[in-house]
This record gives sequence, C-alpha cells and structure tokens, in this order.
Amino acid sequence: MEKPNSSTSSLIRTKSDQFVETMAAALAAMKSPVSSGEVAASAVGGGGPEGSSSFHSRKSSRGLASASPGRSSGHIGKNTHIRKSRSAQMKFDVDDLSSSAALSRASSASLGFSFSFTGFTVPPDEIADMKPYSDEDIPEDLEAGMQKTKLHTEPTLPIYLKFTDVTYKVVLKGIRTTLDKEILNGITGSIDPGEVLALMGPSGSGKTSLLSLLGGRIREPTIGGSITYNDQPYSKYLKSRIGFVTQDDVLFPHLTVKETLSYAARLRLPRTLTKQEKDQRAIDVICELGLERCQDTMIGGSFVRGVSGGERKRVCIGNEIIINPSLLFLDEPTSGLDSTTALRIVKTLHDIAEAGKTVITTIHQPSSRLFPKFDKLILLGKGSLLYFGKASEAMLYFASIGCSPLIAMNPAEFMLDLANGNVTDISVPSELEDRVQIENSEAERKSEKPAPALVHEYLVEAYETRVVENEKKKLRSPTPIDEEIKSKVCTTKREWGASWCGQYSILFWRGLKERRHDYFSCLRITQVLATATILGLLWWKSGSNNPEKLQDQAGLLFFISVFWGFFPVFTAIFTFPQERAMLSKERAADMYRLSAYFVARTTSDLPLDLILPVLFLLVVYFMAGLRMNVGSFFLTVVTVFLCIIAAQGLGLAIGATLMDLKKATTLASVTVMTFMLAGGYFVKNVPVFISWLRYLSFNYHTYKLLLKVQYEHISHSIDGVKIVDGYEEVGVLLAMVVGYRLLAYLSLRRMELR
Ligand SMILES: Nc1ncnc2c1ncn2[C@@H]1O[C@H](COP(=O)(O)OP(=O)(O)OP(=O)(O)O)[C@@H](O)[C@H]1O
Repeated sequence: MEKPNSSTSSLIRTKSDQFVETMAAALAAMKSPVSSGEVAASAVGGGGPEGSSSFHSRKSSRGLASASPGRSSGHIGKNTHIRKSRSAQMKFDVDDLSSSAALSRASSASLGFSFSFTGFTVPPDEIADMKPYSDEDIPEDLEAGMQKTKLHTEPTLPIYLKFTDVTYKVVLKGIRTTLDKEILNGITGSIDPGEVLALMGPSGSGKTSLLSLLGGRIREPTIGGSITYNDQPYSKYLKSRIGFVTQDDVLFPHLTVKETLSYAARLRLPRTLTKQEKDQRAIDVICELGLERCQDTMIGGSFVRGVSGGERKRVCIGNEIIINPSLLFLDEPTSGLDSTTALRIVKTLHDIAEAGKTVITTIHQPSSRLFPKFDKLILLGKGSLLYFGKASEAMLYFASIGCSPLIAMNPAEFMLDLANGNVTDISVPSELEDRVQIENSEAERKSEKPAPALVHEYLVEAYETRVVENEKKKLRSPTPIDEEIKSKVCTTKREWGASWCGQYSILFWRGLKERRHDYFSCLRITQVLATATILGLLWWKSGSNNPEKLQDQAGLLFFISVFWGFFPVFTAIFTFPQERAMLSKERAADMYRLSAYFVARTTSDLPLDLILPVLFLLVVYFMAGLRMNVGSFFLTVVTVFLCIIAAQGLGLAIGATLMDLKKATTLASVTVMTFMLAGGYFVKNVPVFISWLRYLSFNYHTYKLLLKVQYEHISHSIDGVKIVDGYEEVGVLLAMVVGYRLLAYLSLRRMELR
C-alpha cells in the first residue's frame, strides 16, 4: 500500500506539470481578454520502581528465561514473565488452562505489568556481536542463526481470546437488488497468551475477515456470535494493546526504516518515556528484527527503490511490536517471501508469543518447516470451520475422519487441498465415496472422485459432529486469571503517546521528511521560475501609464490570481485520498488525534507553498514593472498567500469529502473553471440570477485585491471592476481559509465514523 503514496505523489507532480504547461500556453491569450479562453505499550500501570527489575539486557533476560517454571509460577506479585522456553515447556495449553499452574503463571505475568522501557535496551557490544538478518546472508544452520535475534520484550497484560459461533455477512447492493453474502459461518476457537494461532485456508475462505473481526477492525451489525478478550467484550481501550499488521505494507516510502520506527515509537509509546527512550526502543526493535543493515535505507515504493520485501514486512511488524502489544494480529506476513525469510518471520512471531503475547496470523501456504512453528491452527473453507486445534494434531484429526495423503505431502498443502475440495492425492472415507455415487454429476462419477462441494460438506459436518461441542464446552470455562486483571482489558484508560502539541510536532516533522524530496525538487522550482520568466517577458516593463497598458497589466494580475488559485487546488485534492490507508491504519491503532493529524498535515506543506510564490513574484514583479514600492510588493505577496491557502482549503475539502481521485479531479476542474470565469475578468455583464457566483470565487477576491494594491492611486475602477478598500475581500478569503478546512476536517471525521 505504499504504492499509492509514491504513485500519487508523482501523479500530483504530473498534474502540476500539466497545469503549469497549460497555464503557460494560455498566457498569450491572457494578454488579450477577448481571445482568452492537494500503550500505553501495554505498560499497565506505567513505569515504576518495578521497572528496574524488568528486562535490562539480553544477558539479564536470558537469565530470566532460564528461570525454572516453578520459580516463575510460584512468585505471584513479582516482576516475572510468561516465558515459554521450549526446553522448560512453559506453554499454556487449552487443557492446561484450569490448572493452578497456568493460573499462577498468568497471574505472575499479569502482575509484572509495571516495567520500564529503559530496560529494553540491547547493549551496544551485543548489537555489534549480533548477526543481522539479511536476505543474502542466510546462515547455514538456520535455527542456530535465529537464536541470535531472539526477541525479548517486557511482560504485558495476558489476553485470552475466545470466539464462539462467529458469523459475518455483508450486504451487497446491486442496481435493483440487495444480496446477503455470508463470509463467515459459525467459527469457534480460542487462543491463549504464549501461543501462535495460524489461520489457514484457500483464497477467499475468510481468513482476513476473521482476523479483522478478532482484531476489532470490523464493527458491523451483521456480525454474530461472541468474541471475548479475557471474558470481556471488545472495547476501544483494547486498541493500545493490539498490534495489527495488515496484508498490504502501509508505510511512507520516503522515510528510512529508522525514521519509520522512531516516529511510531514517539507517537505510540507512553508519555512517561522520554524522546531518547522512545528512540532507543525503535533501535532495539531494529536490532530485534535484524534490520540494522537497512536502517538508513528508505522504505521505497513503486517509483523509489527501497528495502526488500522481507525487510519491509519486518518494518511493518516492528511498527506493531514496538508498543509491546498483548495481542498481535498479522495478515499474511509471509506472502511473497522466500521460504527462508518466511521462516525467519514466523520464528520472530514465535519469540514474541513466547514472551507472553497472543499471536494470530493468517498464512497462505506455509512450508513444511514453517508449519510446526504454529501452536494452534484454524482451517477455513468457504467461511466454515474445517479444523480448530493444535497444529501438531491436525493431521491426526484428518486421518481420524478418513482423509490422509496418498503421497508424501507437506501438511499445509494437504490441508489446503482438502479445504479446496481437491482429493486427487488424498484418501477419502467410504462414507464420502458412497455419496459420490448418489450425488455426483455424470462426469464426476466417472472420475470416481467426490466433487469439491461434497468434500466441503463432509469436512464441515465431520468437524461439527466430532469436535465443535467439545471446544465450546472448553470455552465456557472462565479464563484462569484474576477478576481485577480481566477487567483491565476494558477499563484501563486510553492514553495518547504524546500531548496534542507533541502529536502535532511529530506529525509535522514526519510530513516534512516524507515530502522532503518534493520540497527540494528542482523540477518544481524550475516550473515556477520558468512560468514567471515567461510572464515577465510577455509583460516586460508593461507599465500602467495609459489605459491600454493598464488593461494589459490587469490581465497579468488576473493570471496571477488564477495561477495561484488553481495550482494549490490541484495539489491539495490529493492530500487525504493519498494518505487514506495510512490514516485509517494509524487511527485504528489510536496513534494520534485526528485534529493533530489534520493540522499537521495541512501546515507541513505551507513552507514550500509560501516560498514558491515569493520566488515567482520576485521574478514577475520586477520584470513586468508592477508598482515599484516595498509596501505594494509586500501586499501583493500577502494577497497571493491568502489566495493560495484559500484555494488549498477548497482542494482539501474536495479531496476529503470524495476520497476518490477521479471524482475529486473532475469536481475540482469544474469548480475552478467556474471560479475563473466568474472572476470578473472575462465577463462583465453577468445575469443577476447567477452574479452571486463571483462571491464564491477566490479568483475574484484576489483579483480585486491585486487591483487595489496596484492602482488605488490611479483610478477608482479598472476595466469595469471597482477599486475597493479591500477589507471585505480579505474577510471573505479568510472565511474560505477556515471554512473549507473545517469542511475537510468534518469530512474526515465522517469517513472515520463510517
Ligand atoms: N466487504 C465485503 N464486501 C463483499 N465481499 C467481501 C467483503 N469482505 C469480504 N468479502 C468476501 O469474503 C470472502 C472472504 O474474504 P477474505 O478477504 O476474508 O478472504 P481471505 O481468505 O483472506 O482471502 P485471501 O487469502 O485471498 O486474502 C471473499 O470472497 C471476499 O470477496
């Protein structure tokens, strides 16, 4: 999803280029009016004295990890961790939930909330020793290589996620009819802290939908069943405890890996941490994810070469684990990656889970090395549950219902074949074979293989009759943690990572950095200077000492009002549609207030928007011989500034309201054309019923102000336009500056609510 950013920004430039070219071409015509035509970081309780006993370094955390299970479970109230070391087998199994050991482990983990991020630091000597991940640098012994980057995080609120009979349907609206489409049909399961749950199934089987439902990303009345977090329903307070890695990599293409993670840390980590501690945290995550070698490389996109696909995916994961979430959701984190990189990512997820987090990931086709890394598995087929349980027991289950591979096969491949209804190399039970004879079509009967629909029906029935009730019974037992801890899921107050001003400042600087290339783009500066020079030459020392010359010069003033009215509109309409995916992602994670984003986004472009017209006027003003005194030049610059920010407001409002570039450019073209025509230069005798239109035109008000600045000492009226005192024009332009922006802000709010 970084693509829209870069592609659209280049689109903006292309549009701007075209616009300038068009405008330049229109110049000659302008000379003669007759021929003219843009967690609380799960740090429940925040830092505290206990923080000093949290993870301090790899060495100290290794020490803790090696603590015996007995020690970690027995010391409730101490700052211990749910650490599931493979050797110590500190994993929470479903069957283990009711045991007192699990209870005390969860409690000890939950009571270790108070920690300090300062303890997260990896010592520099260890960083230097660590072998970073790199796509070219694959260790001989993969497992051994991975041990070096084992993830160490502080304990967080353990969250037990349970979902029972989850259904989801969407209403598809046709031209005349509406149709209910069932996406999910009665999905039941659970996952505990310390586990990785894999959602598997063929394309379109509903994995992303289920993941989004569980992650609280879809909140619609068409959702059925129950989803609980520590036996509590979803609440907005959970947002800061959830990390959600979307299928598309939504990142800013021009920021480096380090900048991306540092800004995420500054926005998302609790206010109790200093800027240095937050930046250190970003560096720690870079080390944890093996991104050291590319930390200063731009993320990149369609037009900018950046980091590799695997590195980009790890940045996305880093963006989410930086807050140390209790629940981590990932949508196809390994798709498009080679099996080694995929294994590294899944290994990282395993490490995260081992630190007491609940990890849920969709996965398309895991390799045979990847598959055993998952603790639990959900296999979906056409929105129905075909299997839920331990990943290691899936093959046994399918064998128990009579489905086994006939040739050597990767378990994931076998299960996807089954979920697709393809049983070419799979044995089927006699029960299903019998149905073949009865229900299959003529052609299918000849092949003696059951039709995919029959296989699907059989698998759904088998799961429903043999497993579902048992699972539901298990889910009815209460989550084995204290009531007080349970309630933290829905009562802990939401805390922003930074104050409003802090958010504004971070977003402002991030905006500047992301668009720094546009800012210092020689092309853009050349565009403006070239246009200014052409104007200067065409109106060379035009003067205002006779009516004919004065009318010519008025044409130049009108062109200036048109140029600096249209140019900002067409740049600003792209602003919000272009950042929609990023805005949705970051707001869903509660990273900042919409108002802070809005103000930062709309002001971070201003410096350049105000430098360019000054350059432009410096050239045109003196070449064209406009009124030669400092006051007039200054007022001309201020008038053009006002016109630019009013026009930008219109562009922002159109973009935010429509959120569709095609529709937005169409509406903007019609609007600016109308404003230009109603601007008081082309047509003087406008019918009364439509004459009000000119008052909506920023060109009209700008033109009138420019006429006043240039000719108030010469005449009371120029070319049929009265020279006025200008207060009304300034007032109207200021109202447009505020009004259009307010409309844009409300449109963004409405979009979020929808
Ligand atoms: N809002 C929606 N409107 C219409 N159809 C939808 C909507 N959301 C999901 N679907 C449909 O629901 C089905 C499941 O979609 P989903 O994205 O969950 O599948 P998936 O298993 O994640 O697929 P993939 O592996 O290809 O990403 C698809 O057929 C999809 O077209």
